[in-house]
Amino acid sequence: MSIKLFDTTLRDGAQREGVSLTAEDKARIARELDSLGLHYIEAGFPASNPKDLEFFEGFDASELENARLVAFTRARRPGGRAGDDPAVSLLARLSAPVACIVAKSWRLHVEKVLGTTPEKNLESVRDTVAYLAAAGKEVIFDAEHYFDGFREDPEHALAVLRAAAEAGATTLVLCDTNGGTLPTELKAVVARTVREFPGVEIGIHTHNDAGCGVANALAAVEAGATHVQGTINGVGERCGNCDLVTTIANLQLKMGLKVVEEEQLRRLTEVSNYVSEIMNITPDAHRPYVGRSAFAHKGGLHVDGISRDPRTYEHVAPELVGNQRRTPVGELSGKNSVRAKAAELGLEVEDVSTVLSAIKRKEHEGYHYEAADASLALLIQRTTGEDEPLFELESLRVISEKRAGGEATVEATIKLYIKGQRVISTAEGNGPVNALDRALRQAIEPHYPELKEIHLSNYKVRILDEHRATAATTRVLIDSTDGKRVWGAVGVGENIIEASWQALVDGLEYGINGAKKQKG
Ligand SMILES: CC(=O)SCCNC(=O)CCNC(=O)[C@H](O)C(C)(C)COP(=O)(O)OP(=O)(O)OC[C@H]1O[C@@H](n2cnc3c(N)ncnc32)[C@H](O)[C@@H]1OP(=O)(O)O
Ligand SMILES: CC(=O)C(=O)O
Repeated sequence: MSIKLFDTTLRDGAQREGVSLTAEDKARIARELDSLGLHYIEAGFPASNPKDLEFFEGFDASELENARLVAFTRARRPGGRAGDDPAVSLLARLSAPVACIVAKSWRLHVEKVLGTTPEKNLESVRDTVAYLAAAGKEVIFDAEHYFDGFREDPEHALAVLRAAAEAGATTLVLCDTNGGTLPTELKAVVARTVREFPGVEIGIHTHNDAGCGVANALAAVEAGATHVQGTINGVGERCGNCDLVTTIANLQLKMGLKVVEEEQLRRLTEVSNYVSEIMNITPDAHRPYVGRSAFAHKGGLHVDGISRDPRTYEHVAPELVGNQRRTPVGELSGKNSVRAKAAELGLEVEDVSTVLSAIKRKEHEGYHYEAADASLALLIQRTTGEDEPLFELESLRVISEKRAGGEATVEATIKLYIKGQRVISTAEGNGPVNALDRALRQAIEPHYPELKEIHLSNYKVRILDEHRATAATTRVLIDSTDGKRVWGAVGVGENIIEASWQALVDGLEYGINGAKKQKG
Protein backbone atom coordinates (compact mmCIF):
# COMPACT_ATOMS: atom_id res chain seq x y z
CA MET A 1 0.00 0.00 0.00
CA SER A 2 1.39 3.43 -0.83
CA ILE A 3 0.60 6.31 1.54
CA LYS A 4 0.63 9.97 0.51
CA LEU A 5 1.87 12.39 3.18
CA PHE A 6 0.22 15.79 3.16
CA ASP A 7 1.79 18.44 5.37
CA THR A 8 -0.30 21.41 6.53
CA THR A 9 2.17 22.96 9.00
CA LEU A 10 2.14 26.19 7.00
CA ARG A 11 -1.68 26.39 6.80
CA ASP A 12 -3.47 24.59 9.65
CA GLY A 13 -0.29 24.56 11.79
CA ALA A 14 0.02 28.33 11.45
CA GLN A 15 -3.33 28.62 13.25
CA ARG A 16 -1.54 27.73 16.50
CA GLU A 17 -1.78 30.57 19.00
CA GLY A 18 1.47 32.55 19.15
CA VAL A 19 2.76 31.52 15.71
CA SER A 20 3.27 34.07 12.95
CA LEU A 21 5.32 33.13 9.90
CA THR A 22 6.65 35.48 7.23
CA ALA A 23 6.58 34.50 3.56
CA GLU A 24 10.34 33.86 3.83
CA ASP A 25 9.83 31.60 6.91
CA LYS A 26 7.29 29.63 4.89
CA ALA A 27 9.70 29.24 2.00
CA ARG A 28 12.42 27.94 4.33
CA ILE A 29 10.10 25.45 6.01
CA ALA A 30 8.68 24.32 2.64
CA ARG A 31 12.19 23.49 1.37
CA GLU A 32 12.95 21.56 4.56
CA LEU A 33 9.70 19.57 4.31
CA ASP A 34 10.42 18.83 0.67
CA SER A 35 13.77 17.34 1.62
CA LEU A 36 11.95 15.03 4.02
CA GLY A 37 10.18 13.47 1.03
CA LEU A 38 6.62 14.59 1.77
CA HIS A 39 4.18 14.38 -1.13
CA TYR A 40 2.16 17.56 -0.57
CA ILE A 41 2.95 20.84 1.19
CA GLU A 42 -0.08 23.01 1.90
CA ALA A 43 1.55 26.39 2.38
CA GLY A 44 -1.38 28.67 3.21
CA PHE A 45 -4.74 30.21 2.45
CA PRO A 46 -3.91 32.92 -0.12
CA ALA A 47 -7.33 34.61 0.05
CA SER A 48 -6.91 35.03 3.79
CA ASN A 49 -4.09 37.56 4.04
CA PRO A 50 -1.44 39.40 2.00
CA LYS A 51 1.40 37.39 3.55
CA ASP A 52 0.09 34.06 2.26
CA LEU A 53 -0.62 35.65 -1.12
CA GLU A 54 2.94 37.03 -1.21
CA PHE A 55 4.24 33.51 -0.57
CA PHE A 56 2.21 31.93 -3.37
CA GLU A 57 3.04 34.70 -5.83
CA GLY A 58 6.75 34.61 -5.00
CA PHE A 59 7.52 30.94 -4.44
CA ASP A 60 8.40 28.81 -7.44
CA ALA A 61 6.55 25.50 -6.96
CA SER A 62 8.90 23.77 -9.40
CA GLU A 63 11.70 24.36 -6.89
CA LEU A 64 10.29 21.46 -4.85
CA GLU A 65 11.84 18.13 -5.79
CA ASN A 66 9.46 15.74 -4.04
CA ALA A 67 6.37 17.64 -2.97
CA ARG A 68 3.51 19.27 -4.85
CA LEU A 69 2.62 22.74 -3.58
CA VAL A 70 -0.96 23.14 -2.33
CA ALA A 71 -3.02 26.33 -1.95
CA PHE A 72 -6.06 26.16 0.32
CA THR A 73 -9.45 27.84 0.13
CA ARG A 74 -13.08 27.29 1.09
CA ALA A 75 -15.91 26.30 -1.25
CA ARG A 76 -17.67 29.23 -2.89
CA ARG A 77 -20.42 30.91 -0.96
CA PRO A 78 -23.91 29.41 -1.49
CA GLY A 79 -25.90 30.95 -4.32
CA GLY A 80 -23.01 32.44 -6.29
CA ARG A 81 -20.68 31.11 -8.99
CA ALA A 82 -17.22 29.72 -8.29
CA GLY A 83 -15.61 31.90 -10.96
CA ASP A 84 -17.06 35.02 -9.34
CA ASP A 85 -15.90 34.16 -5.83
CA PRO A 86 -12.52 35.87 -5.31
CA ALA A 87 -11.38 33.32 -2.69
CA VAL A 88 -11.88 30.53 -5.26
CA SER A 89 -10.91 32.18 -8.55
CA LEU A 90 -7.63 33.35 -6.98
CA LEU A 91 -6.43 29.72 -6.82
CA ALA A 92 -7.01 29.27 -10.56
CA ARG A 93 -4.58 32.16 -11.20
CA LEU A 94 -1.81 31.00 -8.85
CA SER A 95 0.92 28.62 -10.00
CA ALA A 96 0.47 26.09 -7.16
CA PRO A 97 -0.61 22.92 -9.01
CA VAL A 98 -2.86 21.61 -6.23
CA ALA A 99 -5.97 23.21 -4.73
CA CYS A 100 -7.33 22.01 -1.41
CA ILE A 101 -10.99 22.93 -0.90
CA VAL A 102 -12.70 22.80 2.47
CA ALA A 103 -16.48 22.50 2.65
CA LYS A 104 -19.11 21.62 5.22
CA SER A 105 -20.25 18.03 5.66
CA TRP A 106 -22.15 18.47 8.95
CA ARG A 107 -25.70 19.73 8.62
CA LEU A 108 -25.29 21.79 11.80
CA HIS A 109 -22.70 23.89 9.98
CA VAL A 110 -24.61 23.99 6.71
CA GLU A 111 -27.71 25.30 8.42
CA LYS A 112 -26.31 27.34 11.33
CA VAL A 113 -23.04 28.74 9.91
CA LEU A 114 -23.70 29.01 6.18
CA GLY A 115 -27.45 29.58 6.71
CA THR A 116 -28.28 27.51 3.65
CA THR A 117 -29.77 24.14 2.67
CA PRO A 118 -27.93 20.83 2.15
CA GLU A 119 -28.83 20.96 -1.58
CA LYS A 120 -27.31 24.43 -2.02
CA ASN A 121 -24.22 23.28 -0.13
CA LEU A 122 -23.85 20.35 -2.54
CA GLU A 123 -24.14 22.75 -5.49
CA SER A 124 -21.40 24.90 -4.00
CA VAL A 125 -19.12 21.84 -3.59
CA ARG A 126 -19.75 20.63 -7.16
CA ASP A 127 -19.29 24.06 -8.71
CA THR A 128 -16.07 24.87 -6.79
CA VAL A 129 -14.37 21.52 -7.41
CA ALA A 130 -15.36 21.45 -11.08
CA TYR A 131 -14.19 25.04 -11.61
CA LEU A 132 -10.70 24.39 -10.16
CA ALA A 133 -10.37 20.99 -11.87
CA ALA A 134 -11.23 22.71 -15.18
CA ALA A 135 -8.51 25.26 -14.40
CA GLY A 136 -6.02 22.34 -14.45
CA LYS A 137 -5.62 21.92 -10.71
CA GLU A 138 -5.38 18.66 -8.84
CA VAL A 139 -8.25 19.09 -6.38
CA ILE A 140 -8.06 17.64 -2.88
CA PHE A 141 -11.33 17.89 -0.98
CA ASP A 142 -11.35 18.42 2.81
CA ALA A 143 -14.75 17.39 4.23
CA GLU A 144 -14.89 19.54 7.35
CA HIS A 145 -16.47 17.91 10.45
CA TYR A 146 -16.95 14.67 8.53
CA PHE A 147 -17.17 12.45 11.60
CA ASP A 148 -19.61 14.72 13.48
CA GLY A 149 -21.63 15.03 10.29
CA PHE A 150 -21.61 11.28 9.70
CA ARG A 151 -22.78 10.63 13.27
CA GLU A 152 -25.76 12.96 12.78
CA ASP A 153 -26.67 12.21 9.14
CA PRO A 154 -24.44 9.70 7.29
CA GLU A 155 -26.34 10.07 4.01
CA HIS A 156 -25.70 13.81 3.92
CA ALA A 157 -22.00 13.42 4.79
CA LEU A 158 -21.59 10.81 2.04
CA ALA A 159 -23.52 12.99 -0.43
CA VAL A 160 -21.02 15.83 0.12
CA LEU A 161 -18.14 13.48 -0.69
CA ARG A 162 -19.99 12.13 -3.74
CA ALA A 163 -20.53 15.66 -5.05
CA ALA A 164 -16.80 16.40 -4.74
CA ALA A 165 -15.73 13.10 -6.33
CA GLU A 166 -18.14 13.46 -9.25
CA ALA A 167 -16.93 17.01 -9.88
CA GLY A 168 -13.31 15.84 -10.17
CA ALA A 169 -11.71 15.77 -6.71
CA THR A 170 -8.86 13.24 -6.71
CA THR A 171 -8.74 12.76 -2.94
CA LEU A 172 -11.56 12.91 -0.39
CA VAL A 173 -10.20 13.86 3.01
CA LEU A 174 -12.26 13.02 6.08
CA CYS A 175 -11.64 15.69 8.70
CA ASP A 176 -12.11 15.26 12.45
CA THR A 177 -12.21 19.04 12.71
CA ASN A 178 -13.19 19.25 16.39
CA GLY A 179 -10.73 16.48 17.27
CA GLY A 180 -13.23 14.73 19.54
CA THR A 181 -13.66 11.36 17.83
CA LEU A 182 -12.11 8.23 19.34
CA PRO A 183 -10.24 5.62 17.26
CA THR A 184 -12.85 2.83 17.32
CA GLU A 185 -15.64 5.00 15.95
CA LEU A 186 -13.35 6.78 13.50
CA LYS A 187 -12.02 3.53 12.10
CA ALA A 188 -15.51 2.17 11.48
CA VAL A 189 -16.59 5.37 9.68
CA VAL A 190 -13.44 5.39 7.51
CA ALA A 191 -13.93 1.70 6.61
CA ARG A 192 -17.55 2.36 5.61
CA THR A 193 -16.53 5.41 3.53
CA VAL A 194 -13.73 3.52 1.78
CA ARG A 195 -16.29 0.89 0.73
CA GLU A 196 -18.58 3.61 -0.66
CA PHE A 197 -15.84 5.04 -2.93
CA PRO A 198 -13.93 2.21 -4.57
CA GLY A 199 -10.96 3.50 -6.56
CA VAL A 200 -11.02 6.97 -4.95
CA GLU A 201 -8.17 8.01 -2.66
CA ILE A 202 -9.49 8.55 0.88
CA GLY A 203 -7.53 10.83 3.20
CA ILE A 204 -7.58 11.57 6.91
CA HIS A 205 -7.13 14.90 8.71
CA THR A 206 -7.27 14.70 12.49
CA HIS A 207 -6.98 17.09 15.41
CA ASN A 208 -5.71 16.31 18.86
CA ASP A 209 -8.44 17.67 21.14
CA ALA A 210 -9.08 14.23 22.68
CA GLY A 211 -5.38 13.36 22.58
CA CYS A 212 -5.98 10.95 19.67
CA GLY A 213 -4.63 12.90 16.67
CA VAL A 214 -1.93 10.38 15.74
CA ALA A 215 -3.85 7.29 16.91
CA ASN A 216 -6.82 8.33 14.76
CA ALA A 217 -4.66 8.84 11.67
CA LEU A 218 -3.13 5.38 12.11
CA ALA A 219 -6.57 3.83 12.69
CA ALA A 220 -7.76 5.46 9.47
CA VAL A 221 -4.85 3.95 7.55
CA GLU A 222 -5.72 0.53 8.99
CA ALA A 223 -9.25 1.09 7.70
CA GLY A 224 -8.05 1.89 4.18
CA ALA A 225 -7.13 5.60 4.08
CA THR A 226 -4.11 6.18 1.85
CA HIS A 227 -3.55 9.91 2.31
CA VAL A 228 -2.56 11.34 5.71
CA GLN A 229 -2.63 15.00 6.66
CA GLY A 230 -0.79 16.45 9.64
CA THR A 231 1.68 19.04 10.84
CA ILE A 232 5.28 18.88 12.02
CA ASN A 233 5.35 18.54 15.82
CA GLY A 234 1.54 18.51 15.79
CA VAL A 235 1.35 22.32 15.78
CA GLY A 236 -2.13 23.67 15.19
CA GLU A 237 -5.10 25.47 16.64
CA ARG A 238 -6.27 24.55 20.19
CA CYS A 239 -4.55 21.24 21.07
CA GLY A 240 -2.96 20.90 17.66
CA ASN A 241 -3.16 18.57 14.67
CA CYS A 242 -2.05 15.02 14.06
CA ASP A 243 1.74 15.10 14.54
CA LEU A 244 3.19 14.10 11.20
CA VAL A 245 6.59 13.41 12.75
CA THR A 246 5.24 10.68 15.03
CA THR A 247 2.92 9.46 12.30
CA ILE A 248 5.72 9.06 9.75
CA ALA A 249 7.85 7.13 12.23
CA ASN A 250 4.91 4.90 13.22
CA LEU A 251 3.82 4.21 9.65
CA GLN A 252 7.32 3.26 8.61
CA LEU A 253 8.78 1.61 11.69
CA LYS A 254 5.68 0.05 13.25
CA MET A 255 3.26 -0.56 10.41
CA GLY A 256 5.88 -1.50 7.80
CA LEU A 257 4.67 1.08 5.27
CA LYS A 258 7.54 2.73 3.46
CA VAL A 259 6.52 6.40 3.35
CA VAL A 260 9.96 8.04 3.06
CA GLU A 261 13.49 6.87 2.28
CA GLU A 262 15.57 5.60 5.21
CA GLU A 263 17.97 8.55 5.03
CA GLN A 264 14.97 10.91 5.05
CA LEU A 265 13.66 9.16 8.16
CA ARG A 266 17.05 9.79 9.78
CA ARG A 267 16.45 13.54 9.23
CA LEU A 268 13.21 13.50 11.25
CA THR A 269 14.75 14.89 14.45
CA GLU A 270 16.58 17.64 12.58
CA VAL A 271 13.47 18.69 10.64
CA SER A 272 11.34 18.69 13.79
CA ASN A 273 13.85 20.97 15.57
CA TYR A 274 14.24 23.18 12.49
CA VAL A 275 10.49 23.84 12.30
CA SER A 276 10.34 24.58 16.06
CA GLU A 277 13.21 27.01 15.65
CA ILE A 278 11.60 28.94 12.77
CA MET A 279 8.24 28.94 14.55
CA ASN A 280 10.00 30.21 17.68
CA ILE A 281 8.60 27.38 19.78
CA THR A 282 10.77 25.76 22.45
CA PRO A 283 10.99 22.12 21.36
CA ASP A 284 9.24 19.77 23.77
CA ALA A 285 12.03 17.47 25.01
CA HIS A 286 9.50 14.68 25.45
CA ARG A 287 8.17 14.49 21.88
CA PRO A 288 7.95 10.84 20.80
CA TYR A 289 10.90 9.69 18.65
CA VAL A 290 12.54 13.13 18.21
CA GLY A 291 12.54 14.85 21.62
CA ARG A 292 15.84 15.35 23.44
CA SER A 293 14.56 13.01 26.18
CA ALA A 294 12.95 10.46 23.86
CA PHE A 295 15.89 8.12 24.42
CA ALA A 296 17.18 9.50 27.76
CA HIS A 297 17.54 6.71 30.32
CA LYS A 298 17.62 7.95 33.89
CA GLY A 299 16.62 4.98 36.07
CA GLY A 300 19.64 2.93 37.13
CA LEU A 301 17.91 -0.36 36.26
CA HIS A 302 17.15 0.97 32.80
CA VAL A 303 20.71 2.11 32.09
CA ASP A 304 21.91 -1.27 33.30
CA GLY A 305 19.54 -2.99 30.85
CA ILE A 306 20.49 -0.66 28.00
CA SER A 307 24.19 -1.33 28.56
CA ARG A 308 23.49 -5.05 28.02
CA ASP A 309 21.11 -4.69 25.06
CA PRO A 310 19.39 -1.42 23.99
CA ARG A 311 16.22 -3.33 23.09
CA THR A 312 15.57 -3.82 26.81
CA TYR A 313 14.30 -0.23 27.17
CA GLU A 314 14.07 1.21 23.63
CA HIS A 315 11.18 0.49 21.30
CA VAL A 316 13.28 1.47 18.26
CA ALA A 317 16.92 2.45 17.76
CA PRO A 318 17.25 6.26 18.13
CA GLU A 319 19.55 6.51 15.08
CA LEU A 320 16.70 5.44 12.78
CA VAL A 321 15.04 8.82 13.33
CA GLY A 322 18.25 10.80 13.76
CA ASN A 323 18.03 10.98 17.54
CA GLN A 324 20.53 9.78 20.13
CA ARG A 325 20.60 7.91 23.40
CA ARG A 326 21.40 9.87 26.56
CA THR A 327 22.00 8.74 30.13
CA PRO A 328 21.41 11.65 32.51
CA VAL A 329 22.89 10.87 35.91
CA GLY A 330 21.28 11.66 39.26
CA GLU A 331 19.82 10.22 42.45
CA LEU A 332 17.98 7.46 40.57
CA SER A 333 21.16 6.21 38.92
CA GLY A 334 23.15 3.06 39.52
CA LYS A 335 26.81 2.22 38.93
CA ASN A 336 26.24 1.44 35.26
CA SER A 337 24.76 4.91 34.74
CA VAL A 338 27.91 6.49 36.19
CA ARG A 339 30.17 4.33 34.01
CA ALA A 340 28.15 5.26 30.90
CA LYS A 341 28.14 8.97 31.77
CA ALA A 342 31.84 9.05 32.62
CA ALA A 343 32.62 7.43 29.26
CA GLU A 344 30.41 10.05 27.55
CA LEU A 345 32.42 12.79 29.32
CA GLY A 346 35.73 11.17 28.41
CA LEU A 347 36.62 10.27 32.04
CA GLU A 348 37.88 7.03 33.50
CA VAL A 349 36.47 5.99 36.88
CA GLU A 350 37.65 2.99 38.84
CA ASP A 351 35.82 3.51 42.13
CA VAL A 352 32.34 3.95 40.70
CA SER A 353 30.60 3.33 44.06
CA THR A 354 32.30 6.33 45.72
CA VAL A 355 31.37 8.58 42.81
CA LEU A 356 27.78 7.33 42.86
CA SER A 357 27.50 7.97 46.62
CA ALA A 358 28.89 11.49 46.13
CA ILE A 359 26.31 12.20 43.39
CA LYS A 360 23.43 10.94 45.55
CA ARG A 361 24.63 12.95 48.57
CA LYS A 362 24.91 16.10 46.48
CA GLU A 363 21.47 15.58 44.90
CA HIS A 364 20.06 15.25 48.43
CA GLU A 365 21.58 18.68 49.21
CA GLY A 366 19.74 20.13 46.18
CA TYR A 367 22.25 19.77 43.35
CA HIS A 368 20.88 18.44 40.08
CA TYR A 369 23.27 17.19 37.44
CA GLU A 370 21.03 16.41 34.46
CA ALA A 371 21.65 19.78 32.86
CA ALA A 372 25.03 20.32 34.50
CA ASP A 373 27.58 18.10 32.80
CA ALA A 374 30.39 20.47 33.76
CA SER A 375 29.69 20.19 37.49
CA LEU A 376 29.17 16.44 37.18
CA ALA A 377 32.53 15.98 35.43
CA LEU A 378 34.19 18.09 38.13
CA LEU A 379 32.44 16.19 40.91
CA ILE A 380 33.78 12.94 39.45
CA GLN A 381 37.29 14.41 39.18
CA ARG A 382 37.14 15.88 42.70
CA THR A 383 36.01 12.52 44.07
CA THR A 384 38.86 10.70 42.32
CA GLY A 385 41.39 13.43 43.18
CA GLU A 386 41.99 14.31 39.51
CA ASP A 387 40.60 17.82 39.42
CA GLU A 388 42.79 20.81 38.61
CA PRO A 389 41.36 23.88 40.41
CA LEU A 390 42.13 27.14 38.62
CA PHE A 391 42.91 29.02 41.87
CA GLU A 392 42.53 28.94 45.63
CA LEU A 393 39.98 31.37 47.05
CA GLU A 394 40.89 33.47 50.07
CA SER A 395 37.70 35.53 50.22
CA LEU A 396 35.09 37.32 48.19
CA ARG A 397 32.84 40.26 48.98
CA VAL A 398 29.89 41.72 47.07
CA ILE A 399 28.53 45.17 47.85
CA SER A 400 25.22 46.25 46.44
CA GLU A 401 24.34 49.88 46.87
CA LYS A 402 21.10 51.71 46.12
CA ARG A 403 20.72 55.42 46.75
CA ALA A 404 17.36 57.18 46.72
CA GLY A 405 16.50 58.25 43.20
CA GLY A 406 19.57 56.53 41.71
CA GLU A 407 20.34 53.20 40.05
CA ALA A 408 21.61 50.25 42.08
CA THR A 409 25.32 49.53 41.66
CA VAL A 410 27.15 46.32 42.51
CA GLU A 411 30.84 45.91 43.27
CA ALA A 412 32.69 42.61 43.83
CA THR A 413 36.13 42.11 45.36
CA ILE A 414 37.88 38.77 45.16
CA LYS A 415 41.11 37.74 46.90
CA LEU A 416 42.71 34.54 45.64
CA TYR A 417 45.96 32.66 45.11
CA ILE A 418 46.84 31.65 41.61
CA LYS A 419 49.96 29.66 40.87
CA GLY A 420 51.34 30.76 44.28
CA GLN A 421 50.65 34.46 43.67
CA ARG A 422 48.12 36.47 45.73
CA VAL A 423 45.78 38.53 43.56
CA ILE A 424 43.15 41.07 44.62
CA SER A 425 40.60 42.07 42.00
CA THR A 426 37.65 44.45 42.13
CA ALA A 427 35.03 45.01 39.42
CA GLU A 428 31.60 46.59 39.00
CA GLY A 429 28.66 44.94 37.31
CA ASN A 430 24.95 45.32 36.66
CA GLY A 431 24.26 42.57 39.21
CA PRO A 432 26.22 40.43 41.68
CA VAL A 433 26.94 37.56 39.25
CA ASN A 434 28.08 39.96 36.55
CA ALA A 435 30.37 41.79 39.01
CA LEU A 436 31.82 38.49 40.30
CA ASP A 437 32.34 37.21 36.77
CA ARG A 438 34.21 40.39 35.82
CA ALA A 439 36.37 40.45 38.96
CA LEU A 440 37.26 36.77 38.55
CA ARG A 441 38.14 37.10 34.87
CA GLN A 442 40.27 40.16 35.62
CA ALA A 443 42.19 38.14 38.23
CA ILE A 444 42.76 34.91 36.30
CA GLU A 445 42.71 35.84 32.62
CA PRO A 446 46.46 36.66 32.46
CA HIS A 447 47.10 33.04 33.51
CA TYR A 448 44.36 31.46 31.38
CA PRO A 449 44.09 33.19 27.98
CA GLU A 450 41.49 30.55 26.90
CA LEU A 451 39.04 32.49 29.08
CA LYS A 452 38.66 35.14 26.36
CA GLU A 453 36.65 32.63 24.29
CA ILE A 454 34.32 31.60 27.12
CA HIS A 455 31.10 33.48 27.87
CA LEU A 456 28.08 32.91 30.06
CA SER A 457 25.07 32.14 27.88
CA ASN A 458 22.28 31.46 30.35
CA TYR A 459 21.57 31.95 34.05
CA LYS A 460 18.65 30.25 35.78
CA VAL A 461 17.61 30.32 39.43
CA ARG A 462 15.26 27.90 41.14
CA ILE A 463 14.03 28.11 44.73
CA LEU A 464 13.97 24.57 46.15
CA ASP A 465 11.99 24.88 49.39
CA GLU A 466 9.70 27.82 48.79
CA HIS A 467 7.93 27.46 52.16
CA ARG A 468 11.11 28.75 53.85
CA ALA A 469 10.59 32.06 52.04
CA THR A 470 13.75 34.19 52.15
CA ALA A 471 15.67 31.42 53.98
CA ALA A 472 15.00 28.97 51.11
CA THR A 473 17.73 27.01 49.37
CA THR A 474 18.58 28.33 45.92
CA ARG A 475 19.81 26.31 42.95
CA VAL A 476 21.58 28.20 40.19
CA LEU A 477 22.28 26.79 36.74
CA ILE A 478 24.76 28.62 34.52
CA ASP A 479 25.37 27.71 30.89
CA SER A 480 28.68 28.72 29.36
CA THR A 481 29.84 28.56 25.76
CA ASP A 482 33.01 28.92 23.72
CA GLY A 483 30.96 29.50 20.57
CA LYS A 484 31.19 25.82 19.60
CA ARG A 485 29.91 23.93 22.64
CA VAL A 486 27.57 24.75 25.51
CA TRP A 487 28.02 23.25 28.98
CA GLY A 488 26.02 23.63 32.19
CA ALA A 489 27.16 24.02 35.78
CA VAL A 490 25.17 23.99 39.02
CA GLY A 491 25.55 25.64 42.41
CA VAL A 492 23.39 25.34 45.55
CA GLY A 493 23.18 27.41 48.73
CA GLU A 494 20.91 29.38 51.03
CA ASN A 495 22.72 32.40 49.68
CA ILE A 496 22.11 33.10 46.00
CA ILE A 497 25.57 34.66 45.63
CA GLU A 498 27.26 31.55 47.01
CA ALA A 499 25.20 29.28 44.70
CA SER A 500 26.00 31.50 41.71
CA TRP A 501 29.71 31.57 42.59
CA GLN A 502 29.90 27.74 42.64
CA ALA A 503 28.21 27.47 39.25
CA LEU A 504 30.32 30.28 37.81
CA VAL A 505 33.61 28.71 38.94
CA ASP A 506 32.60 25.20 37.77
CA GLY A 507 31.60 26.57 34.36
CA LEU A 508 34.93 28.40 33.89
CA GLU A 509 37.06 25.55 35.28
CA TYR A 510 35.43 22.98 33.02
CA GLY A 511 35.74 25.26 30.00
CA ILE A 512 39.39 26.19 30.58
CA ASN A 513 40.60 22.68 31.45
CA GLY A 514 38.67 21.27 28.47
CA ALA A 515 40.23 23.87 26.15
CA LYS A 516 43.72 23.13 27.53
CA LYS A 517 43.19 19.38 27.02
CA GLN A 518 42.05 19.97 23.43
CA LYS A 519 45.15 22.07 22.70
CA GLY A 520 47.40 19.51 24.41
C1 LIG B 1 -11.46 23.77 9.43
C2 LIG B 1 -10.50 24.79 8.95
O1 LIG B 1 -9.38 24.81 9.40
S1 LIG B 1 -11.02 25.84 7.75
C3 LIG B 1 -9.80 27.09 7.74
C4 LIG B 1 -9.94 28.02 8.88
N1 LIG B 1 -8.94 29.01 8.78
C5 LIG B 1 -9.18 30.32 8.89
O2 LIG B 1 -10.30 30.76 9.13
C6 LIG B 1 -7.97 31.21 8.77
C7 LIG B 1 -8.11 32.23 7.67
N2 LIG B 1 -9.36 32.97 7.72
C8 LIG B 1 -9.46 34.27 7.36
O3 LIG B 1 -8.47 34.93 7.03
C9 LIG B 1 -10.83 34.86 7.36
O4 LIG B 1 -11.67 34.19 8.26
C10 LIG B 1 -11.43 34.79 5.91
C11 LIG B 1 -10.62 35.72 4.98
C12 LIG B 1 -11.42 33.39 5.34
C13 LIG B 1 -12.90 35.24 5.91
O5 LIG B 1 -12.98 36.48 6.56
P1 LIG B 1 -14.36 37.30 6.55
O6 LIG B 1 -14.86 37.39 5.17
O7 LIG B 1 -14.11 38.55 7.29
O8 LIG B 1 -15.40 36.32 7.29
P2 LIG B 1 -15.40 35.74 8.77
O9 LIG B 1 -14.13 34.99 9.00
O10 LIG B 1 -15.72 36.78 9.78
O11 LIG B 1 -16.63 34.74 8.71
C14 LIG B 1 -16.62 33.61 7.87
C15 LIG B 1 -17.62 33.74 6.73
O12 LIG B 1 -17.37 32.66 5.82
C16 LIG B 1 -18.52 31.78 5.78
N3 LIG B 1 -18.00 30.44 5.72
C17 LIG B 1 -17.54 29.69 6.74
N4 LIG B 1 -17.18 28.49 6.25
C18 LIG B 1 -17.37 28.51 4.93
C19 LIG B 1 -17.22 27.56 3.89
N5 LIG B 1 -16.70 26.35 4.14
N6 LIG B 1 -17.56 27.90 2.63
C20 LIG B 1 -18.03 29.12 2.36
N7 LIG B 1 -18.23 30.05 3.31
C21 LIG B 1 -17.90 29.76 4.56
C22 LIG B 1 -19.30 32.08 7.05
O13 LIG B 1 -20.65 31.75 6.87
C23 LIG B 1 -19.07 33.58 7.21
O14 LIG B 1 -19.93 34.22 6.28
P3 LIG B 1 -20.45 35.77 6.50
O15 LIG B 1 -19.26 36.64 6.29
O16 LIG B 1 -21.47 35.93 5.42
O17 LIG B 1 -20.99 35.85 7.87
C1 LIG C 1 -9.80 21.33 6.90
C2 LIG C 1 -9.42 21.39 8.29
O1 LIG C 1 -8.40 21.97 8.60
C3 LIG C 1 -10.27 20.75 9.26
O2 LIG C 1 -11.39 20.39 8.96
O3 LIG C 1 -9.81 20.61 10.40
